Amino acid sequence: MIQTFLRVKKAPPQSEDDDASQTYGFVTILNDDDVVLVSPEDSHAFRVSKSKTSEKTSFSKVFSPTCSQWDVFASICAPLLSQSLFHMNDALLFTLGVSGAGKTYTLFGPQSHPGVVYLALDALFYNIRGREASFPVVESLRSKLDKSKVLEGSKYLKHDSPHPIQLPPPDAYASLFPQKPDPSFQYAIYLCFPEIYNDRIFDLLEKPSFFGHRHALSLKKSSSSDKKSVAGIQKVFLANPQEAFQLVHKVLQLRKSTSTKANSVSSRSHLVVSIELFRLQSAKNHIESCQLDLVDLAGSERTRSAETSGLLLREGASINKSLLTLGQCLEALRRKHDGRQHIIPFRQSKLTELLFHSGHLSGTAKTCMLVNIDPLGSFDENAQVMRYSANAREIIPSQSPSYTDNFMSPSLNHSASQSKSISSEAIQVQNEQLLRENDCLRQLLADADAEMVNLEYQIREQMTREMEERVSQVEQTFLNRMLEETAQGIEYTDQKIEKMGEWVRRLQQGNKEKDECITHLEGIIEQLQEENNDEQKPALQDTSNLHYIDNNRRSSRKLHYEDKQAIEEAHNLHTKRKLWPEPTLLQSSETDEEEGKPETNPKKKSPSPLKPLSPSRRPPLAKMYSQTGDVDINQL
Ligand SMILES: Nc1ncnc2c1ncn2[C@@H]1O[C@H](COP(=O)(O)OP(=O)(O)OP(=O)(O)O)[C@@H](O)[C@H]1O
Repeated sequence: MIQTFLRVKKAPPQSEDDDASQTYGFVTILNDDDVVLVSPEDSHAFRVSKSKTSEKTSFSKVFSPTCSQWDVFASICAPLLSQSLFHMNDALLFTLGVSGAGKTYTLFGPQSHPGVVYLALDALFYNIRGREASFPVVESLRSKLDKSKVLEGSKYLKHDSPHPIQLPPPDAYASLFPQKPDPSFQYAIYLCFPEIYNDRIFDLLEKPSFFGHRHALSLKKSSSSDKKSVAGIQKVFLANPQEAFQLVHKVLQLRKSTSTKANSVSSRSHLVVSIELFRLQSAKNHIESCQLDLVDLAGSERTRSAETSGLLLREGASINKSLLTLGQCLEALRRKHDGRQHIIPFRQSKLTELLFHSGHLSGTAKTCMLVNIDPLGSFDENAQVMRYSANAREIIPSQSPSYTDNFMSPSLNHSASQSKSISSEAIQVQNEQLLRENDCLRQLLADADAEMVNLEYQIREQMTREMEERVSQVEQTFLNRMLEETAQGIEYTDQKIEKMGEWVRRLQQGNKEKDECITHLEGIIEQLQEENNDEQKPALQDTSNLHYIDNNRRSSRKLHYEDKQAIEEAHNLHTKRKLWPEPTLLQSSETDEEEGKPETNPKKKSPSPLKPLSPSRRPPLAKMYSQTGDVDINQL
């Protein structure tokens, strides 16, 4: 029978669990073997049944949150070690639970509370002390059995610093292992670390490539037995416990882990710490081995609670799939124990393939399963793991070491029986058996379908969430761009308005100056008229002169109303001014010439030349025109 144990995770110090009542979150520990899980109101189970449900589950032993790492080691691992040391039996211990329930903690733990792996290695070295075989001796015999590449611990770890841990005193082991191993043998311990990541097997001791890649390895039949082992995996020979601790610590750094909402250091792969114990008599050329596998399974996780996406989601799906296959294999083994022939779907995942091919679960290996639950975590997820473990509890491993027998299909059984004389009774029995088998297969299929639907729902939900996130990101990007462009547009328009304002100001300034210029010109004209009236009356009688003055007045007024025309007029004025030279300003003969009307009346007395304007009047006008740049009045 597979022994199943339960460890209830220790609550954080601030929680108010009452130790006396033995109730921790939704878990109540009834005694050393039984626990009851009561569904809280926020659980799915409560919503479905509309009331509190309680499920009682039995285990070989229940470890309460107050139990120490040593308690777990002493109850579960020490008996497995004894089996290996004294009977050279294979053994398997695997931890199971939701993410964050304490599986890695139980197997490895912190330096102050080393876990089962460290304690097991320490205990093994304690037991073989004084009887360790040297590396060359053990290699000379071992290499005949197994061709895998072997590294010597002291050389492999020479650049790594020691990993000190708080170990129990040696006499603690003395009480656990009163019996001593056979003194006529020498012993050697090797370690290897297969890691199952995304349904592929990798060697954690292999140096990754520049891009961090390792080669995926396959399972091959070993030459010494009918078991299969990981082909090409490297093994390390360990001379003392310190080397072993250092190596385990180093490997844990290489293992794939990441932070999820469920656990800050969540394992993304299943890690097998495979301890190979050799027992040899070099004089007799005799060597034998057994394997103790301590497996830290990655935790099952629901996408929603772990809040994973992308690669993490894929990893989570792969972890869940392999755990589901393990569950189906355990279920099939249990039904087989009921007397019903069953196909065990162990080839559907690398994890189960490795466990079944290496002889665990299927052969005589002693197997223990440790279920970790978190009483403050999700009730539904933890309850699911508990139900799963109930299947394993009823499994009694086959006494036949040949695991292939266990997976013989019904049709093969059928053909085998055909060789015997077939009585109608035998056919009927077989028919019943096949019908039962059919029922089981249907059940398996229905389970797998349900799980597929569940997985599909989770993946769709995740994809929708990711899509929504992307759409909102794109929307945000567009919005930002629009705001940026609007701001740029506003700035550009502001600059334009400012420039136009400047032009308007300059135009107004120009108009003002032109007004003043016109006023000034009118003043000059009036003055000239007065002077003409007073001093040169004959000249004033000349109509051409008056025309000229009128023309000038009109053009000056136009300047007053239209900017553009005013500028043109100013230019006209400028042109006309050329015909109006300064020294003889308002000389009638020249004015006539300008108007294209040369003097025709010789009798007409030519007016005396007018005096030029006094210079004191001219500078402001010149200045004004020179400022606007339209007309150079200096020449007026
Ligand atoms: N018995 C315990 N006592 C104290 N702390 C614990 C105990 N069990 C678990 N923890 C703490 O809970 C956290 C999660 O534990 P752990 O990493 O072992 O979970 P896990 O089951 O291995 O999760 P995952 O499957 O995601 O790797 C860790 O910080 C660990 O120290």
